[in-house]
Amino acid sequence: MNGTAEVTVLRLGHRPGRDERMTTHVGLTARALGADRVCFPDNAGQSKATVSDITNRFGGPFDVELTDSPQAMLRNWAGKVVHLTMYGERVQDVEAEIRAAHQDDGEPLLVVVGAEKVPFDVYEQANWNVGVTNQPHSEVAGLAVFLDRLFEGQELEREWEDADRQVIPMATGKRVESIDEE
Ligand SMILES: C[S@@+](CC[C@H](N)C(=O)[O-])C[C@H]1O[C@@H](n2cnc3c(N)ncnc32)[C@H](O)[C@@H]1O
Repeated sequence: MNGTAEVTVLRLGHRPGRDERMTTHVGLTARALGADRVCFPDNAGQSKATVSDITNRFGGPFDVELTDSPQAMLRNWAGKVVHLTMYGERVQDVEAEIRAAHQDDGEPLLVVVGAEKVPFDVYEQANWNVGVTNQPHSEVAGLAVFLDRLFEGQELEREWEDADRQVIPMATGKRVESIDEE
């Protein structure tokens, strides 16, 4: 998000067909809630296309990338790594420490979410294994709560650049306006 070190979300694992919507929603949630970039496995090209299309229409900046080696990206990350897992430390216990590393020390953050079973070396490589509750639920829900805690709600105030449309908030009904380029 503007003014802080970069936050990248890494989606580990993608089963074509079965994970299509979940992987796309990881990307859309990362974008909407303040991350700068999402990285999908290279078999998730359809999800990349969908998230890029939303960014083109509703604004950014937000990058979508594919990687042929998520594990290498994790190993070589020049910053801190948060792995979201139901087995991790409670988000409310570690969020301040993570925020300090990210905002005060300017460490780029890699936030890792899984799909199927996550290899154990990911737990070892992470600086923090973080549980959003220690109950099983979803990578999309875990990511949303984690980003909102990380940014302390500031991401909700974000302004979007280069959008060609915007939603006008209203109590009832749906209104989307085109944005004219100057
Ligand atoms: C449906 S879960 C499958 C996890 C798999 N059963 C395992 O043992 O690693 C997919 C992903 O959702 C995320 N997730 C699920 N529950 C979570 C929780 N309570 N806190 C944080 N992340 C969670 C994790 O990133 C996980 O890898």
